[in-house]
Amino acid sequence: MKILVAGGAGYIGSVVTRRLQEAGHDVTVLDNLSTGFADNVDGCELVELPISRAGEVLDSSFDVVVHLAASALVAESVAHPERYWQNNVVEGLALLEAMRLAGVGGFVFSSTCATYGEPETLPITEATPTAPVNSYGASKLALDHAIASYSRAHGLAAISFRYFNVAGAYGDLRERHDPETHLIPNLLRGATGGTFKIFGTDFPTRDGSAVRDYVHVLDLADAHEMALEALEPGTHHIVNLGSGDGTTVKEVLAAVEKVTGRSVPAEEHDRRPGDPPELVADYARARELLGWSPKRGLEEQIADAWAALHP
Ligand SMILES: NC(=O)c1ccc[n+]([C@@H]2O[C@H](COP(=O)([O-])OP(=O)(O)OC[C@H]3O[C@@H](n4cnc5c(N)ncnc54)[C@H](O)[C@@H]3O)[C@@H](O)[C@H]2O)c1
Ligand SMILES: O=c1ccn([C@@H]2O[C@H](COP(=O)(O)OP(=O)(O)O[C@H]3O[C@H](CO)[C@@H](O)[C@H](O)[C@H]3O)[C@@H](O)[C@H]2O)c(=O)[nH]1
Repeated sequence: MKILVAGGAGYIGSVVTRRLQEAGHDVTVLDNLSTGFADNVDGCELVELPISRAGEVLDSSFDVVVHLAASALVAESVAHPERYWQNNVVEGLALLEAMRLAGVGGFVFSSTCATYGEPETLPITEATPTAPVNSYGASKLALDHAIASYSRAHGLAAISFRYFNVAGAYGDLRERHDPETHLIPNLLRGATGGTFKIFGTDFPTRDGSAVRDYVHVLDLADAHEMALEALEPGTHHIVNLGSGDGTTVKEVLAAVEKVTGRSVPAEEHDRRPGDPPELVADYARARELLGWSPKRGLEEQIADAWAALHP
């Protein structure tokens, strides 16, 4: 297939891009390099533009757009909601409209479990009510709604993947965020002499730290490849992608110490604004629709991220 990967120079997008290329697809990356890196997509055509200018690239020869381009930090979205409405919603709507005008019929969107907010029951299915507690989740939910209406009215064949917490690396492709806010890269930094901060030790969880569901970036990339076969005109599927296992911050810390063989000194801090206590996926729909299940557990995620940092 001929595929445009928007946000393909970022962490997850670069792994998706490499895997799609390895599967024989013809891939072009559209990325403004705001948080991505050109050297993440060596060997692939990179168009350095914002998604609001996708109309300059798209034509009817493209089969599918995979859309990962976004601002994606919970805490930043609490402090600066305007950035999230602009980059994720205004820019995202422009991309959808460019696709409609160009006649591109397939869409795979990176949504998030942050659309569910603080759910009353776990694990989270796609029927769990959406009630985001931060502007990041709200902005992703807004685009999910827009996609649904484009699908109904214009026949768009779409899948919104609600990723849980993505971790791990694929060869040299790893998290290179600056500042880095994600848990596992920060723990790995703690293992090499930095200071690690635990945000929140008073959550109503088994050890007081927050529970998340960590899924390997390669498992995620597999799901994107499978999604290409599952796209149906006029249908918008919403699909959770997680491991089904919840792990506390303190448990992830212990796993990092085990995998690296180093101790991680930790300081206890207040909760980060906008952080829900517990998010765990039910991925039954991904299994039924795509035949997908996660193959790589937490220790493999940590080991791959560690190996990418210390080749
Ligand atoms: N990392 C996670 O755990 C996680 C979880 C759920 C959902 N997601 C979603 O997955 C996607 C990728 O996340 P990531 O962790 O790889 O982030 P990232 O910041 O590494 O990648 C985002 C990419 O999009 C590009 N980009 C941003 N705005 C753009 C714009 N307007 N036009 C063109 N390019 C633009 C950036 O330059 C970057 O290359 C995001 O949509 C994010 O919301 C991530
Ligand atoms: O140095 C750190 C970093 C994180 N955490 C905690 O670890 C957990 C996970 O945090 P992080 O890795 O930043 O992920 P989330 O805030 O859960 O957000 C990620 O996962 C979401 C899905 O849960 C995605 O939608 C977002 O894009 C992505 O940033 C949270 O409880 C954090 O407070 C710490 O205690 N110390």
